[in-house]
Amino acid sequence: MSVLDDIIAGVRLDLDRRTAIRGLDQLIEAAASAPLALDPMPRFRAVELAVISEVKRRSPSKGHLADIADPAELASAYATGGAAAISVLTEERRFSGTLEDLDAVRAAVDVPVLRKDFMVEEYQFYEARAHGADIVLLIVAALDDAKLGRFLELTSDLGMTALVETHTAPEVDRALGLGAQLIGVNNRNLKTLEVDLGTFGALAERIGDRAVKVAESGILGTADVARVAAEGADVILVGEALVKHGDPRSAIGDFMSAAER
Ligand SMILES: O=C(O)c1ccccc1NCC(=O)[C@H](O)[C@H](O)COP(=O)(O)O
Repeated sequence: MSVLDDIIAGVRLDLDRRTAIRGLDQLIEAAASAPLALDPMPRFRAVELAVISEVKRRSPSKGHLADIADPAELASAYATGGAAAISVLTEERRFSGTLEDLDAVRAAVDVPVLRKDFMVEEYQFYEARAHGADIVLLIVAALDDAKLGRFLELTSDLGMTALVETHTAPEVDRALGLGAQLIGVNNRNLKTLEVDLGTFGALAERIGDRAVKVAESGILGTADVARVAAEGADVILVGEALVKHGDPRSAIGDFMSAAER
């Protein structure tokens, strides 16, 4: 079983537990009465390089990363530093994230918020919206075309934006074929957890101007930022480097400046 399969097996168990507590009907109602989702695309296009800053406590690849007692405080620092959006990991078993983190961040910031999780059932989309998410992550490697297409449609019906995550050329082609407007290239292989910062550059040209391009994972400093920006990144998604940085607010400014050199 790959790491991704293993994570998803745990996600499904947690999903069964939540579904037993709060039925789909209730969630659909809660999603319908949530404030409208924010559109992140104008922010992503407004600057040379936009930053999605992640609230990330631990990960399968690195173990413990940071004690984040107050995700709202961290998210506020990110927003003040110029983050175009905040990513909140809500997966519990491997990342120590929660939906309460998403609630806290949503209440604290005015910028769009990404629910970063492993989306495998429609329930999770209503749940994301009910908890104030504006963006959801769709991992191409975890979804067949029928499900990916259905989830793209549902995301849009709920007023949210899908960040469609790829790792290989066939995955990029599938994302483009289904009309994804925001495509992430993950430098971390979710099957082996190995990071190769060259993955983004190898796939960026294939995406071209057909979608906004997000370079994800393994961006640890300004040299990495300058590299992916030169290779065509419109947006970067950064977790580890920011949660471990003593001054994440200024780090975001440094990252944005690194792209302009
Ligand atoms: O971070 C992991 O180890 C990981 C393992 C398996 C599936 C997903 C994983 N991370 C989710 C992410 O996509 C990253 O948190 C995000 O891109 C930020 O990465 P980084 O800047 O390297 O923390």
